[in-house]
Amino acid sequence: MVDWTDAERSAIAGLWGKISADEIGAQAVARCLIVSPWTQRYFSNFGNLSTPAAILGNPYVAKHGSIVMNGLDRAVKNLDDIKNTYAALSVMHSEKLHVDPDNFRLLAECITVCLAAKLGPQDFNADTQEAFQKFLRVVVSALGRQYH
Ligand code: HEM
Repeated sequence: MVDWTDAERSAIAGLWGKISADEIGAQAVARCLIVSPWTQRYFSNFGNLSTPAAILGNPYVAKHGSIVMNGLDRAVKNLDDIKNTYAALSVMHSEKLHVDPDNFRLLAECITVCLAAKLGPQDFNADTQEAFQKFLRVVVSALGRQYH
């Protein structure tokens, strides 16, 4: 059970309300595929991922970004029970998709970078970063729960 302070709860909700999930999702998945190119192996059905420009312009990448952010939205709305909220998603990434769980952390880092770049130092200050990185650590841990 994760404890959240009122400040953390309001930082996460506030930040989430300021962004376009589709925009950040598309940027973050593209960044992950560019910065950590070995993550491309899971997306062989996404067509052309051969250059950064191809990745940034790939509509499947953008669509997948929205899907990931929808997944995160469920966690934002269930802060007190992210583990159970993600039980089925964890099983799917493990048993069906065979995604190496180290990759969750890589995508989480890209989401943080994209949020920081979008919001700037006023809205993404150290307190916001602390709360959001804690949130992503809980998400990453929950997604990795069903691996054995
Ligand atoms: C913040 C971390 C992540 C979240 C919240 C997340 C969420 C999701 C969601 C909601 C789906 C759709 C599930 C469904 O169809 O029922 C999905 C699918 C998928 N995820 Fe993740 N994911 C994350 C990280 C990753 C990472 C790091 C990889 C690989 C590097 C990955 C690979 C995939 C693949 C291959 C699919 C299926 C895509 C398709 O065929 O359309 N995920 N993910």
